Amino acid sequence: MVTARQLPGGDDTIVALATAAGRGAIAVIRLSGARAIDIARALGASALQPRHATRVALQHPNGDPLDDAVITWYAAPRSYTGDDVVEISTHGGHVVPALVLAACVAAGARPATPGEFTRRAVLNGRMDLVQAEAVADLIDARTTAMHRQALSQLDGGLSRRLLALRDDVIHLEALIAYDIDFPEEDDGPIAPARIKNAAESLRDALRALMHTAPQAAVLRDGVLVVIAGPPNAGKSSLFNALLGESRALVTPIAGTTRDAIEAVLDRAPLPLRFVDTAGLRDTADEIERLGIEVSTRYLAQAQVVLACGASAGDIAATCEAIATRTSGTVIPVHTKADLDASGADGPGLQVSAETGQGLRALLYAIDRAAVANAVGLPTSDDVMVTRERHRAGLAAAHDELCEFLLAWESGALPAPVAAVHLYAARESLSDLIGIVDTEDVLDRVFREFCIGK
Ligand SMILES: Nc1nc2c(c(=O)[nH]1)N(C=O)[C@@H](CNc1ccc(C(=O)N[C@@H](CCC(=O)O)C(=O)O)cc1)CN2
Ligand SMILES: Nc1nc2c(ncn2[C@@H]2O[C@H](COP(=O)(O)OP(=O)(O)OP(=O)(O)O)[C@@H](O)[C@H]2O)c(=O)[nH]1
Repeated sequence: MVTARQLPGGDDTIVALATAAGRGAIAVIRLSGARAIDIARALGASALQPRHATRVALQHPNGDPLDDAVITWYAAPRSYTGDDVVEISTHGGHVVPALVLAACVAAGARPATPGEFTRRAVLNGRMDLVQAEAVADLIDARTTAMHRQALSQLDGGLSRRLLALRDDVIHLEALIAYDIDFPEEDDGPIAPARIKNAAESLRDALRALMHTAPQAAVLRDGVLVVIAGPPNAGKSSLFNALLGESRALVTPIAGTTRDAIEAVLDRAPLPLRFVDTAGLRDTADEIERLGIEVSTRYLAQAQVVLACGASAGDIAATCEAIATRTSGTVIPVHTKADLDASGADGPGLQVSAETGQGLRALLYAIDRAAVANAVGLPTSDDVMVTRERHRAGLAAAHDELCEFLLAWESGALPAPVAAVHLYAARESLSDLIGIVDTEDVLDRVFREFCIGK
């Protein structure tokens, strides 16, 4: 294990705003490192005690008054990072936190890089890499299901599972080593079948965990529900009504700009990701055509499609138009039901965005379709892999196990050569957990963190 000290800048005392920037009641500025206490002292904190909140008249090292603040000191190693940590709670807003940050730098601290506090926690052995990612997942969670999963990972749920799998690899390596040492003992204590069985069940366990990735994606992003139909069918109104109907948390997806409007409804048993698409029809208009191409792409991925139309004819036309473009469950929806009572006997759920009629029934129908389409029903309490890094690491270990089994069963390779695959599998799992700390793995993980975390 490398320690923070062996890294460039690892001895520095780092500082960052730990709370979101902008107007707020309180802001927290966090210092971590050997000089944290000295720096706090330079800002006017004279009598700090570990794990006590102390009120301090903060001032710049040059004597300028800064704020009436509260300071907490977490003495190393009993802190988030494992270093001495000092937290300065100031009044929030735009000016005070910036001035206090600048004063910390003037007193000798260095502004932290993204994720550097958590990186130190990993380097100081306070948490492993998977737990560090869980910290980021917890902050980024947009659904309560993802929140539960991140919390369980932070508590070491996934790490323990990965460590157990790695132990199984080591166990298998030991069996092989025994076999290599005593090859002539034909009916020695280790039958070749025992090695084969152990390798197969390990391969299966790796594959099972790897295959939880799509389930976790559903918990993270929601089940994709596409609203399709001809122009003016009332799709956007339905989208808004569905999202407004439930009082659950609604969060627009930030980040990548998409050519369709989407929002996640945080709903049990599964979060739903609604997409409002451009109307489906053949068109010469270039811009509209592009929009329709986007709809087609979403349709191809959709788990549930609401086939909308304000008349029986429109519903039928929509169903026909999407039939070859989606493999999701299609729910016919008769929109604007308040305008046309004659639809009651026709196809589709009667729904009105205007009056709210049928919305609840539609949501339940979507829930049922979502559950039916989910890749096994994930529950947020299962151990799952939530990141591509996890999936790729498990896939690499899994493939090595397959290679090992091939070599072992064919008997073509000598055992020591076959064992190389087990070594590679173990390395993949070690990388995943962060047992061997390769700098580039750390760089990749922490690049995505926000500053102050
Ligand atoms: N004020 C504050 N709140 C926070 C954090 C923080 O750093 N500061 N956290 C961070 O982002 C999270 C909590 N995580 C933490 C993890 C470990 C320790 C800590 O001091 N651990 C010591 C002592 C354990 C104990 O006495 O229970 C240790 O593990 O030895 C503190 C916070 C969320 N809330
Ligand atoms: N009476 C009534 N009018 C509705 C209802 N839903 C939508 N409308 C009206 O129908 C018109 C079209 O609604 P939109 O929601 O914009 O339809 P759209 O399918 O998204 O249209 P495009 O974006 O062109 O594809 C608007 O004037 C809405 O006010 C409804 O449930 N009842």
